[in-house]
Amino acid sequence: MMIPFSKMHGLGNDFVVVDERVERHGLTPARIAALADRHRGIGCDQFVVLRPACRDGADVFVRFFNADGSESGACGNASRCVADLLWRGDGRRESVLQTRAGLLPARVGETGLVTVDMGAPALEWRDVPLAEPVDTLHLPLAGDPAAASMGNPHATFFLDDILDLDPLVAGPLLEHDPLFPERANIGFAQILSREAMRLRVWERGSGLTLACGSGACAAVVNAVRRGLVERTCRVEMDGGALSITWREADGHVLMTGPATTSFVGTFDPEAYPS
Ligand SMILES: N[C@H](CCC[C@H](N)C(=O)O)C(=O)O
Repeated sequence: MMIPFSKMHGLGNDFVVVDERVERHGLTPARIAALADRHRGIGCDQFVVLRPACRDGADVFVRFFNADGSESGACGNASRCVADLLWRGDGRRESVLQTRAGLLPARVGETGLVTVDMGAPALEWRDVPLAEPVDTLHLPLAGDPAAASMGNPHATFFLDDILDLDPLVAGPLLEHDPLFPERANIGFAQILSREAMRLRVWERGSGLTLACGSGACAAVVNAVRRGLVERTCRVEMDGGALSITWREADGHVLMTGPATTSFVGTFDPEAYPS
């Protein structure tokens, strides 16, 4: 049986989006990893599955899976894409996404840019999570990174020059550091001004991506905590820029950026190993 999907991206961080609100399609982690493979499958950074919401006030339950089949509690760029997909389907600019990180209100603006309230970051060591009680503003690792969770674990390194570290070398080593019992997404940031930074992210389970929404949120939170930037900051990544605000009133992080549909298609799940 052929299953329809939408191929979408947020600043080049790309996704396969499958709707399971009516029926399940037997998407095991192994099958998801096979579908995410850029040579033998459709190819994507994350595989996104829509399920019926099971919390009051939510429009849809969204699950995010990395290219290795592991599940993530948050995916900022994909959250914008899901909000855009819902709007194109029912014409409502506002939606609420139920995720493992909580309920995320989203709005598709008149210009087409999408804003998602990513919720409040978790800053305690056990909530990132880390393997031991440490100050999350200064982890006991070379390079003195900071850590925060946006529903998924992030470590942010602040570099004088973003080219001082090669994410392809440092990323996989740090992703699997024993300090991160659930692994971690590794951000490499260069502060450009009080209102802007450059960022590259080695993503847990997916590798170096062109952009990372939750990574941008975590990087701004960590930079504000260190007094490096203002609460509204532009985050420039290889694939483009996001506007991030860590709102003082309620501690929530707002992320605004584009969402793009590249194409739609179908696949036969039985053609992939389960
Ligand atoms: N690309 C996503 C992040 C995926 C995070 C995932 N790699 C994890 O295991 O936490 C974003 O835009 O936020």
